[in-house]
Amino acid sequence: MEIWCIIRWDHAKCIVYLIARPHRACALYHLFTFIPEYFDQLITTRGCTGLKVKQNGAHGKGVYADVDFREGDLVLKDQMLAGSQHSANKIDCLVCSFCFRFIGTIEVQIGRKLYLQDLGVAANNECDRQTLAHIPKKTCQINSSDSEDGSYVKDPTSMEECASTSSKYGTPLPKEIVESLMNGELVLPYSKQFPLPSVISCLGGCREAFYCSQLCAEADWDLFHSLLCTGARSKSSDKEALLKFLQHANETNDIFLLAAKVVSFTILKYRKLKASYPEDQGKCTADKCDLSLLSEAWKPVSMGYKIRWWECIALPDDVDSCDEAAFRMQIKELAFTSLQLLKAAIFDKECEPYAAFLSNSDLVVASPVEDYFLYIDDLPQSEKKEAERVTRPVLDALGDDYSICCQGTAFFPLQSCMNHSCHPNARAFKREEDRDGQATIVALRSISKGEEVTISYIDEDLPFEERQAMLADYGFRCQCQKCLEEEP
Ligand SMILES: C[S@@+](CC[C@H](N)C(=O)[O-])C[C@H]1O[C@@H](n2cnc3c(N)ncnc32)[C@H](O)[C@@H]1O
Repeated sequence: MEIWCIIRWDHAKCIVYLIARPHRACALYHLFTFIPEYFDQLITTRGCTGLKVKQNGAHGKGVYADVDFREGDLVLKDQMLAGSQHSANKIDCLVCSFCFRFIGTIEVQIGRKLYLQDLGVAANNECDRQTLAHIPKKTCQINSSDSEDGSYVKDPTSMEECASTSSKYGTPLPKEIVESLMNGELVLPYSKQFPLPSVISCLGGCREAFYCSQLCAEADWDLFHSLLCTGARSKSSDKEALLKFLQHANETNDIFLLAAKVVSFTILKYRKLKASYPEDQGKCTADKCDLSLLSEAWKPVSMGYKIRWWECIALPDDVDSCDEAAFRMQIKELAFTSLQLLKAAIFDKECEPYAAFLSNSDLVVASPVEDYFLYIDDLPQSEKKEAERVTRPVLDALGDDYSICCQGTAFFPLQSCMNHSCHPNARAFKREEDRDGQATIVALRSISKGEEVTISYIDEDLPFEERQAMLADYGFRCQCQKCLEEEP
């Protein structure tokens, strides 16, 4: 069965332009002037001036060293354009919805996880709604208007019903202990050495987004969340439809949440651009789409490498290769359904010509809970023994999952320009101080000015054929020097 997406015929050309890869869509002027200029500006704003993005004859754009780097040097810190925590990971880690820094306290991180695991909360936003009810006020600054329905106040009935009496993940903790971890009554030894920012609630009043600061809350609201918020002050055109979209994404593939953020970013930016052009300047009319402004809003996305998700998604192990076409069709249908749900939720008739799937990367932030238990383990013997009287049962309750980091997916504008090599000279690596969701690229060996900076998308130590099979999931066959030499 073929899937058809109905579009207005006068938008067709524009859609082709918007979703094309830059090096296919653009004229030579764009390739050699417009794209490098855009990235030069981005590199300057990022403060990582030792890099250049240039056209790489072999495979599109590439990132090049503009200075000499030594082994271990920081090459790039890239701020994501949009990112999203995996739905299932929301049970394990409470993080800022904008910068993905861990928030609350060590006790809240642990208590919340044990509580939600026990509750058997499905991998969806339900966990956030359940969480807020039990985070102590001193670690959670609620906007006064958010408490309209009083729902953030601990509800003793639901606690009674849901509290932790057993954990399939480890040796269960009594429910009173879990409760006291969450409400701040139980303070774990030495946990003050691992301070985390207080939990700030969403400006729109939803109980699914939390922040590490007012600044992050406002930035997220302005850039993405105001259209995707399910709270009282949401700017979504249809909240019922939005809830359906979120449920579908959480139950099928949370990559749709990232796609929704990108779409929301574009619509909100378009509206801001349009508002800044007064009608009497003849640039815009009130309800007519201005394609030049829409293209401007879309620019950060259009510069990224794009590939159709259903064409490159890895074939699951349990799908036979002879069923590949049917599998890809199913995935395409899923994406189509998700887009229809999103359109119903945040439709803006002026921004109809949008669509894209971007080259996304893993989003990872190390857990302070892991650091905390490592710290306890490293204490001098007598202090460790004393501390472990309290921490050992907590660690046993968490089981093997105690160190789970924040995991998600994000679009990093500069990192996504880096080509792959099976003998890379740089790698994505989080240092001790990298505590948020930004991408950090570090030199693996010295890189000379003018040399291309490459990273490995896979385990580069695998044999040739396995590497090619893994890279096929990224939609290409590797042309790096190592592969050219090893090609049979
Ligand atoms: C994340 S993008 C990298 C930036 C991209 N070259 C661009 O123009 O935006 C990944 C794509 O670049 C190309 N690519 C990257 N590394 C490659 C390699 N070693 N061999 C062949 N193609 C490669 C492939 O088309 C791949 O799908």
